[in-house]
Amino acid sequence: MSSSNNDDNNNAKNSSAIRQYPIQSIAADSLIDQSLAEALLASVAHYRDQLHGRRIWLACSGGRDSLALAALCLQLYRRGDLPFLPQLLHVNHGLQADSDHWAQHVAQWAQAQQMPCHILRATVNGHDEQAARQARYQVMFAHINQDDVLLLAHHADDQAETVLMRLMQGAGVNGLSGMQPWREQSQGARCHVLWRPWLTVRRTAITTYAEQLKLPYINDPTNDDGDNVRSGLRRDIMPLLATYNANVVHNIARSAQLLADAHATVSTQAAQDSQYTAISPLCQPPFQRVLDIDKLQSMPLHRQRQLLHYWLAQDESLPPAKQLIDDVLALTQRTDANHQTTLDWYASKQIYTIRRYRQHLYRLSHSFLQWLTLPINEQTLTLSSHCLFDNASKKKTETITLRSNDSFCWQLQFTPDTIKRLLTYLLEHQSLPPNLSVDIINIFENEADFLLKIAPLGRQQRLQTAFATRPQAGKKLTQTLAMPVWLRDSLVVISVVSTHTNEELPLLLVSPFDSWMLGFDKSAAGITSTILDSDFSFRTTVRTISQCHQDDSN
Ligand SMILES: Nc1ncnc2c1ncn2[C@@H]1O[C@H](COP(=O)(O)OP(=O)(O)OP(=O)(O)O)[C@@H](O)[C@H]1O
Repeated sequence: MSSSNNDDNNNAKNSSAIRQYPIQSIAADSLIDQSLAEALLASVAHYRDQLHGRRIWLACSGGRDSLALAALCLQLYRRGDLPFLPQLLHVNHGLQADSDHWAQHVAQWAQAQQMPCHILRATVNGHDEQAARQARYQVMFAHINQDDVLLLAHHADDQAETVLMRLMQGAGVNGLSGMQPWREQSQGARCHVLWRPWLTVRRTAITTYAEQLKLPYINDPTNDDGDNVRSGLRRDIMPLLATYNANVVHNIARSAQLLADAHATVSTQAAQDSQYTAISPLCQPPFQRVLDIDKLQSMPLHRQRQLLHYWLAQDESLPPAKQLIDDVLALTQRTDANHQTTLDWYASKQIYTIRRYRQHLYRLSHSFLQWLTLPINEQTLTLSSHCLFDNASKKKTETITLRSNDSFCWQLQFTPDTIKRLLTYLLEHQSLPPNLSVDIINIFENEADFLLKIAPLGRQQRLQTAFATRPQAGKKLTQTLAMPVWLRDSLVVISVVSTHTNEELPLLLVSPFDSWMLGFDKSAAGITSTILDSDFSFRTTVRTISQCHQDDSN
């Protein structure tokens, strides 16, 4: 058979997929289905506050369910029972021979009802249902505004199929809660709402209503004849289950509702546990999340699993597989000192590596780990002693960029006053070599400019921290500071350099997330990063480039 014959056959099949009723305006006195209207109006009442002031769109495939929902909205709006008339959005996936024809059909039907309607074109990567859905939401979200609401015509039969599909895939309490009637969804910085007011109504009720109104709906042949799991469940399994229990659809939908409640409870607990176990919970960037293993292990095992599930899935749209959670749990339970194991998770938005260092568990994004391998910009600043004393100049913030690419940027921020106060602290608390003391005194007596050198920690460079009795170098030093392996090439030393002798006085050791004051004897080298931050206004931060742009524009 030639390909043109094939196309003809497809066209014939797809054209006949439109229910053979003429497109006509729905009469003002046409019947309204009470059960469908009640479900919609009950949902409107339930979400009244959230709906207030928002623009409402209706995702209309032209299929029986979404066309029926559009028709009901129109009838109720005209009768004054519905406070809004949604605008229709139809997405043309261009996947079937008749896709253009269907788009035109929806537009014509909307025009006959004088309902606003927008036809959007989607580019689908792949041929499965999931790819089409993803492309559809993408174009619809791009079209609507922040906080707008998108009405969907999913019903109880769709819900039952969804729950059964997820059960077959081994989903947990979240997946088995099915689709939610009201779901805030974010894409990038934008947030939209998916609203499904018909999750409690049966497909048969919609069919009866659509026939009563003589709605010319499109019957997409792939819905029932497709070889995907959903079509099989709809065609073969659900009718069989109904022979055992006529209420099976409602019952599964009710189970989903009960599980949604259970999921809300579990998530609240996991969010609290996540706060409790987080290391510095207020400043955990999504590219490096850190959890305290000792605190994790103080909880019962089922809460540890729920917490890991929650902790891993933060910032992501899809949850991790159970196997990963088991593997991560096993990693936290290891008692040997080998911390080389890495677990990779290919999540929906990012790839992550999960690692352990001592009693901390890390979830690190690959892009961040790659960024950590980039070289550090070594820099030298000349500070005039004048700027240490002049009231205006000593408060002027210096911003030093140590490493940056198109994803992340590491910056130091301090003022000349920070340096002055650190030097004063050194003079007062340390037994400095005499020549360096003289240099600092010279600076203070306004006689000398000086250099501030910001350079990567040298392999052999020995430094005295508060955590050791003598100066240390290399691995010893990083171990003393409890510095995970992947951060060890991201250490810089800030030193004051004498312009007379070129001698260096190391003031601070800085990592992307921490900083330590250095010294010559143990007693004085104990200033922690929090004190440096609050008392000395010294900050080391890694931000995403989009955060930097946002902060710059504020
Ligand atoms: N091409 C599309 N354009 C706009 N919205 C769509 C489109 N396809 C699906 N939707 C929306 O998503 C919901 C669920 O999608 P699903 O694939 O189950 O719909 P369908 O069976 O093709 O159509 P319907 O639910 O209208 O009978 C629809 O009820 C509709 O609100």
